[in-house]
Amino acid sequence: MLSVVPRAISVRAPSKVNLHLAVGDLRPDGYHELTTVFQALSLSDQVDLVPAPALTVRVRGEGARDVPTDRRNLVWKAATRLAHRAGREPLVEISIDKGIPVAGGMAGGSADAAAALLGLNALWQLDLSRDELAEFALELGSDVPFAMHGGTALGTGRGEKLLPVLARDTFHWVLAFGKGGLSTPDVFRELDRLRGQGQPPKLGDPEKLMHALAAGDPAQLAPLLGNDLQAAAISLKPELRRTLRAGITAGALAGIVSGSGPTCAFLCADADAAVEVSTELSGAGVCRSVRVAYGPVSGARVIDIEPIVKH
Ligand SMILES: C[C@](O)(CO)[C@H](O)COP(=O)(O)OP(=O)(O)OC[C@H]1O[C@@H](n2ccc(N)nc2=O)[C@H](O)[C@@H]1O
Ligand SMILES: Nc1ncnc2c1ncn2[C@@H]1O[C@H](COP(=O)(O)OP(=O)(O)OP(=O)(O)O)[C@@H](O)[C@H]1O
Repeated sequence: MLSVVPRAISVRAPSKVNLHLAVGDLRPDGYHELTTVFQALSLSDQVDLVPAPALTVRVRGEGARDVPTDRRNLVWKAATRLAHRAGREPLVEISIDKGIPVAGGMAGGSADAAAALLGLNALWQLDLSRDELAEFALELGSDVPFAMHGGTALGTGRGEKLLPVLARDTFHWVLAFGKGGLSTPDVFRELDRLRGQGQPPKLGDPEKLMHALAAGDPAQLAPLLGNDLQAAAISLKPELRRTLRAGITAGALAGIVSGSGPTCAFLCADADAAVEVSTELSGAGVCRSVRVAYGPVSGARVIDIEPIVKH
């Protein structure tokens, strides 16, 4: 009988932007209750997995120098936990090609973790269901379940309870990467501190925003984008105010801090407008670099399998 065993697997995993990020109270477990609308964007990382004599992580691309290649890397954790569950050694080399900025509020590490879970499930032929993988995903980070899910989705709880949201057509974005990153726990802590002083006001519910998504109308969506973490990110990095202003001056419909920042995401009227905004923003000297992206795109998915055929 012929059987096909994968020799190498490549997985593409998307970044995300939170179109609506309402942060509720701090829970006893140290996390905040969220109501968020995620959108997966075309800006992505690629993760290649190949059997090896020992667990090894390599990183290249955008911000690679700032990414650990030891047990602190989320793909390392993904591999050891999945191997433990399968009762095997994590003998795999994982190579990450980063397109997503590190500590940029776009869930780059989460994307890699989702890619590793999906890729190892295939490489090791574990046959775990999406639901089983989702449990591992949440253990690795609040954004990992969405990185597997992709599309546009409403997230509650820590952000892991996901429901698909209808988004007609494609939305076009310009992303301005900040100089340096922001630590996610620091930004949540700063929001708690600001709230202790009585501000900023909390976002309402995302109902109108979901109608604008269903209508596929960027002009309707633009004024409804909102992020409770934005004030905290700006408080820690005041230069983000200038970046946000510069995007609007360059012709974007709206700009928000993405997640915990410091990346700023600008919604544009269409693909041509996004290219124009990105060109103008690149020249404004308010950020490290600029990319165009579109969404929604699918969650982490295997893009290539190199098979060995066994007789
Ligand atoms: C800001 C977002 O990107 C929005 O999607 C996420 O909430 C953050 O997701 P993440 O980076 O995967 O975060 P995790 O690794 O799960 O948590 C890092 C830290 O962020 C804070 N955190 C995170 C998620 C959440 N719902 N409440 C929190 O307060 C906690 O201090 C936590 O210890
Ligand atoms: N595979 C990985 N890629 C990037 N950073 C990683 C990875 N694994 C661990 N890290 C660590 O996690 C930290 C946060 O990185 P990440 O790029 O995931 O932040 P983020 O995009 O702001 O996260 P989020 O949007 O989910 O809050 C980095 O500073 C790095 O030390």
